[in-house]
Amino acid sequence: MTYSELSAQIFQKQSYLCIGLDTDPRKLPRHLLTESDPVFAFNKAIIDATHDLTVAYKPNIAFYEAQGPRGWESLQKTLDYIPNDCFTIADAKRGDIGNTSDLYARAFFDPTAAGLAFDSVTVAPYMGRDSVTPFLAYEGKWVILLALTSNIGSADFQRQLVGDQELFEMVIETARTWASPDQLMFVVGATQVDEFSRIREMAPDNFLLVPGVGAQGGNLEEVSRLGLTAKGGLLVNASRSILYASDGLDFAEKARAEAKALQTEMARQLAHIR
Ligand SMILES: O=C(O)c1cc(=O)[nH]c(=O)n1[C@@H]1O[C@H](COP(=O)(O)O)[C@@H](O)[C@H]1O
Repeated sequence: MTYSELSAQIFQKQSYLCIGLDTDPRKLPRHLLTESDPVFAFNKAIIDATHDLTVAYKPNIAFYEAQGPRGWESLQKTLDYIPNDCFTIADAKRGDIGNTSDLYARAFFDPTAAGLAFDSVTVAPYMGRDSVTPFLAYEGKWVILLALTSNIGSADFQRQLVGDQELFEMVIETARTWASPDQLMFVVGATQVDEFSRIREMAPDNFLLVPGVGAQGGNLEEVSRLGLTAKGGLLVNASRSILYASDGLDFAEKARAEAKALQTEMARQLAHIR
C-alpha cells in the first residue's frame, strides 16, 4: 500500500487505528479451543468484527513464533484473510548484518521466495544503515524503524545524549537520509507524548506508528493533537485492550466496541485537521 493510498484509507474510514494481533493462545476464549486452528479462528473473528474501523493490522510475530510451525501457519492464514484495504505490519523488530537482513526481508516481503506478503516490517536501528537498507530494496514495502519506544527501558539508550542530540533523534535524522517518507515510518510510543512535538518537527511527513494506548495507558487525544498531519500521518496501535475485552462468547462484539470507541475519537480528531 502506498503513502497516498494509506492516507486515503484514513480519511475514508475516519480512522488511523492499527489493531495489534498479539494473539496469545493462553488467553483465547474457551469455546475456540476445539477449533482446528484456534489462533486463526480468533483472528478471523476479530478481523470480521473490526475491519471497517481500522486501517491496519499488526501481528506481533513473537506470538506466532512461540507456537512453532503451527504458529507460522496461523500467521500465514491470518495475513491472507486481512482485507486488501488494510495495511499490514509484521511486528518482528528485525535487523542484522546486510547479508542476514536480506533474508529477513525475504521472509516478510517475498512470497515468490516462500516468504510472507506483508506491507511493512518493524526494524531495530541499532546495527545501522546496512542492516536496514535490504528491507528498503523492496519497492512498495515499508520499514518501520524503532525511534522512541513506549517502554521504561527506552531511557537506557534511546534517551542518552550523543553530542547535543538524544540517540533517538539521531536515529530519526540519519534514517531520513536513507529513505523517503513513502517507505519509512518511525515507532514512537504513546507514552512519550512530551517528545511528540519535537519528533513531528524532525519528521514532518513520516507516518508514526504509535503503540501504547489502551493497556500501556497512552493518551489518544494528546497523541493525535501533537502527531496528526494533513495526510493523517499516524497509525495508533492497540492490542490487548481490543483483543481481550472479553473472553466469552461475545469476545468479537466486545472487541468491536473497544475499536469503535477509539475510531470515534479518531474521527473527532480528524475533523480538527480539515
Ligand atoms: O513496535 C511496536 O509495535 C511496539 C513498540 C513500542 O515501543 N511499544 C510497543 O508496545 N510495541 C508493540 O505494540 C504492541 C502493544 O500492545 P498493547 O500494549 O497490548 O496494546 C505490542 O505488540 C508491542 O510489542
